[in-house]
Amino acid sequence: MNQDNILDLALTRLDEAARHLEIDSDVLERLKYPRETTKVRLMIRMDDGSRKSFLAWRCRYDDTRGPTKGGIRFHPDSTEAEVETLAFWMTFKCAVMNLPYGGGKGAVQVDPRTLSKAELERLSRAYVQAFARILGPDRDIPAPDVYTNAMIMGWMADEYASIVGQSVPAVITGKPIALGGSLGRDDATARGGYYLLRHLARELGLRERMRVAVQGFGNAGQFIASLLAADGHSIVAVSDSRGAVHCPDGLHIEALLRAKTAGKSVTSLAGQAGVTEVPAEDLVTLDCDVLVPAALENMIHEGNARQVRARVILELANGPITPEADRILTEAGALVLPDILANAGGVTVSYFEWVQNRQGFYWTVEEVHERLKVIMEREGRRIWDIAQERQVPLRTAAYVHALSRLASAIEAHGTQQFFTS
Ligand SMILES: NC(=O)C1=CN([C@@H]2O[C@H](COP(=O)(O)OP(=O)(O)OC[C@H]3O[C@@H](n4cnc5c(N)ncnc54)[C@H](O)[C@@H]3O)[C@@H](O)[C@H]2O)C=CC1
Ligand SMILES: O=C(O)CCC(=O)C(=O)O
Repeated sequence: MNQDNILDLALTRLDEAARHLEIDSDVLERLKYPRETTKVRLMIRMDDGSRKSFLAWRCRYDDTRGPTKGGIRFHPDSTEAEVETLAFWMTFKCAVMNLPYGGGKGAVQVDPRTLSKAELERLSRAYVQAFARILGPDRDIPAPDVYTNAMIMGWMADEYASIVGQSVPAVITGKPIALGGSLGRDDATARGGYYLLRHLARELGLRERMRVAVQGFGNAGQFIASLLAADGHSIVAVSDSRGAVHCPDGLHIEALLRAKTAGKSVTSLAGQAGVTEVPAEDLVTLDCDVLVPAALENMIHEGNARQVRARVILELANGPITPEADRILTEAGALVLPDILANAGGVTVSYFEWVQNRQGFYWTVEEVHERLKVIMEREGRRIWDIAQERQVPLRTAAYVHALSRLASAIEAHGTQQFFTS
């Protein structure tokens, strides 16, 4: 799908929310544009001695509520417009959760699966060399996103420490535990969505035994499948970039996890008892109670939204539903738990990691889970109530909730203020 107008599409959510609040036009003017986007070309030495260059970006969308925060994506299709849109969503996500952050995001246009481990490390270090002056624990704090992970965050934190001449663990979150990472950050994105689903189960009309389809079987997808399967729900279909598998009686999650650990696709389970391979694009239209998009943007669009059969959609991915598809789903009575709430567990535990790094005092995994649960339930309930009071979809309610916090912060800075750092 063409990504050129992705930010314009995302901004329609802001306009929609603004209609429900009395917002000063200055506030909207500020939130309509990213404050700064830096683009660089990273040049690294390949293992065969040649040199290769990769486009990379870091966007600091808005820092009114605190330092900008958001992951770094390594993907061959990444674009500047996508990075800015992801940073816009981070701005609203951090406000939804009342975290003391603005929104940022970064990307490198690369397929990391084509690089050796040493090349990947050189690329990760080159990213930090290029953006070190933008980053900082009080300025801009990256984390993992699609095709990046704790190992990469560890290399990046190490590179930043070399540049500034001291260890600064709070500059990056999602690090390995050995380098100051937080317990519970690995499954936090999925766990946040899981707590939300459990908390609102009655209001969403969910059954005790749900049939769930999961699109994308990486960090977010694997953990949500494991958490829900452990509660006795059936994971009836999963997909990854290479295809999808379907089993109406429920897939064997351990077998899927073993396949991924061995570097195979989920489709390697096809042919086992009751498991059939289906085209990846069919996953969102399969019969299930809950659909969990956990891959990339725009996967549910005008062309397939009418075929979606799930009544509840838990958006662990960022932006998986286009505004047009959203309208179709809402008219059909589907309930969408929107990305800026549903996947906010990741950045929330990143915030916990940053707090622990700054305190130099570390929490147990039980403490992390409990604090995450409290915040997910508190903000989820508030958004549910706004949706009921105003008779609007949950996504609009989430934007209304975030926008009122952002507007208060923008106004509190004063009318002559431009940028805080
Ligand atoms: N990792 C995190 O902390 C957070 C991630 N997210 C979002 O969750 C989504 C997934 O991210 P992660 O799980 O971290 O990434 P990941 O890199 O761990 O996994 C991505 C998965 O998507 C699959 N995929 C790629 N293209 C696909 C396609 N066309 N159809 C089906 N599957 C496809 C890949 O095979 C892989 O299984 C993204 O939208 C990301 O921005 C949101 C909040 C936090
Ligand atoms: O953990 C973080 O700081 C950001 C995670 C992220 O990129 C996201 O929520 O989309």
